[in-house]
Formats: sequence, structure tokens, C-alpha cells
Amino acid sequence: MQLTRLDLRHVRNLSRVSLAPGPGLNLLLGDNGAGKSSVLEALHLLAYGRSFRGRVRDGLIQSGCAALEVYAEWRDDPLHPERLRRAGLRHTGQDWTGRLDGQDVPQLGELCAALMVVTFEPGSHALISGSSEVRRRFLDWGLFHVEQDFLPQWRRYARALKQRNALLKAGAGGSQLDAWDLELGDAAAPLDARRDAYLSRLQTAVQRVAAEIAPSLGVPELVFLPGWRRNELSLADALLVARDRDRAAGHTSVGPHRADWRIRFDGRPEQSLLSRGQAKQAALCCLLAQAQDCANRHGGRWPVIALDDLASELDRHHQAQLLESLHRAGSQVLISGTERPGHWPEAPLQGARTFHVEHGEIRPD
Ligand SMILES: Nc1ncnc2c1ncn2[C@@H]1O[C@H](COP(=O)(O)OP(=O)(O)OP(=O)(O)O)[C@@H](O)[C@H]1O
Repeated sequence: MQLTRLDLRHVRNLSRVSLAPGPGLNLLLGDNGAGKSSVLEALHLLAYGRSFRGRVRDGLIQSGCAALEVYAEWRDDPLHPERLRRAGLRHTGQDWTGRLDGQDVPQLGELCAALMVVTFEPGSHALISGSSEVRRRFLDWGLFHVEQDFLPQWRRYARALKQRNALLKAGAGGSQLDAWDLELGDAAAPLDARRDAYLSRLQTAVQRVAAEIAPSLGVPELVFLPGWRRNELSLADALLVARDRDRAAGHTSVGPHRADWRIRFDGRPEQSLLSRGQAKQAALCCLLAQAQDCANRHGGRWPVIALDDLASELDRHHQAQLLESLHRAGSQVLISGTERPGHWPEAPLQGARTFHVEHGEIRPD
């Protein structure tokens, strides 16, 4: 996947900017507060329907403006490089409208399905040290992009869960709950199996990536936690056991919506004891493994890789290993930073495009 154009309007301090990224490494350079992260944030918004720095209405739209706009063009078929995909999003903070290849989109998920971007940013360590929701979202993003029927399965489970929670809150009787416990159990099975299998598949990729970019961490192992004691009980039984507790709490306490996973490195303490820097490296390994898995499933086409403020996220040694690795993979990379680091390896820098971000303007080198 190669982004060929990105236009932004009214994104933080960027009133109206445009850039044409090259196929390899792209550097967004500028002083603090110039707007570099905002460029990557807008791209992330188009690809995920959400920002990595909070809600759209909390400051992503330029002050005094009614809405922001993001428009992107990209190639995703190497056999037909002349074919450009196009997506646009206008967001007011409350409502949005989106277009994909000239058509209105009824659901934001359609834009997210079309444009694959993997972002590593200062908050990415939350994938390791943050809440389980972040880790579930990671699994579901990967599955959403590689398994076509995953979304309907996910929706079926979410619907059943909503119904059961509504009944619990309303103090419904056992017979009504019985029916939804069964439905929840049935809907959970494919979701749980998919996530478990996906994480096992990622394990090989994570080990390969870790050996390349963070060998000092050791060999990683990914462990899936289904959200209930699956080795001992079916979900329907676990729901029955938890029923009184769930009635008191007014929500369902077991099931795939409570699933989680852990990364462990041989010879290292538990994931919660990793340093912040190690947690960042571990998160990066998982994100790149996910990107690699997407590429494997999409005929070798890598997602666009966006690395926000890389120089302050990883030490020099790990930056160099990462850049070499992405260069070998042939992926398109966008990196923001205050300056072009002198210690980066030569190969990825050859043919790199540089964009200077200054006072809300973007100027190619
Ligand atoms: N809603 C807004 N309207 C206008 N300007 C904003 C808004 N929100 C943030 N800004 C400004 O936009 C700029 C965006 O900064 P951004 O975080 O993208 O910069 P950066 O180049 O990545 O900086 P750093 O190197 O410090 O991380 C800042 O100058 C900030 O003050």
C-alpha cells in the first residue's frame, strides 16, 4: 500500500496542507509544535476512525473551524499501479461524512477497511502496559483486515452482549436470560477461536520481528486469555455461574469482551515489570508483526507505517534496526521528528523524501 497524496484541512494548526509521500521513507521534520504529529494523527483518523490523541472534538479540529477534512490517495494493487484509491473524511467532532472511491460511505468501518495504516506513537506502550481494551482492539483490528467474515461475527456477539446487559439491568428473570446466555455462547465461539488462532499466528511474526529489531528483549511468547475459564467451563455455563453476580453488577462479567493477551519474554519479568522503553519496544514488535501478517494476507502489500517522533521513542540502536528492517520489507514509512538524525543507516535514507513542517505549512525539500 502506497500513499501518494494526503490533504488536510483545519487539523489543529494545519489550515490547508498537502503532501505527496514517496514510496519508501518520508521524513516530516520541524520544530516542536510545528504540526508534524498532527499530520500522522489525521492519517490515523482516516484509517481507524479515531485519533491516537483523544477524541476528535477535544482539539483535533482547528480552533474556530466547524470541521476538519482529511483526503488521501493511495495505490494498493502493484499489478495496476495506475489505479488510485481515494478516501475522504469530514468530521465535525459530532458527525462525519466519508467518501471512498467517489461514493459516500454509510459506515466509517469502510474507510478503515480500505486504508491500512499501522501507527507507532508515544502512547503505543499502552498496548503492553495499558488496559485490556487496547489489546482487544489490536486483535480485532488485525482480524478485521485479514478475515472478511470477522466483522459480522463481532457484531453478532456485541448485539447479544448488549441485550443480556439490558436484561440484567432491568432485573429480568431466568428464562429470558437463558435464551441470551445461549446466544452469547454461540456468538462467542467463532470470535474466541479467531482471536486465539490469530494470536498464535502472530507469535511467529513477533519472534521474527523481535529478533531483528529488539533482540536484547529475548524471545517473545504471546499468551491468549479468553475472558472466562474456558479450560473448565463452556461460556454458557460460565454465564450461569456468574448470573447472580452479573445481576448485582448490571453487566456481564465473563466472555470474549473481557478477553486479553500478554507478551512474555524468556528470562524477563512479567509484562507489567518491563521498563517504559522496553514496553515500547515490545509494542513496536507486536505492531510490526501485525503489519507483516497483513502483508502476508494481502499479497505482500504492507500497510503504511507511521512512526510519530521516533527519535524520542527508541534509542539510536533500535531506531537503526527498525529502519533497516522496514527498508528490507519495502514498506512505505512516514516518520516525524525535529531533525534528520545523523546516525540513521544509509540504505533507507537513499531516496527518502523530506517535508519541512513550519508554522502550519508543509514544504517538500
Ligand atoms: N485545535 C487546535 N487549533 C489550532 N491549533 C492547535 C489546535 N490543537 C493544537 N494546536 C497547535 O497545533 C500544533 C500541533 O502540534 P503537533 O503536536 O502536531 O506538533 P509537533 O510538530 O508534532 O510537535 P512536537 O515536536 O512538540 O511533538 C501545536 O502548535 C498546537 O499548539
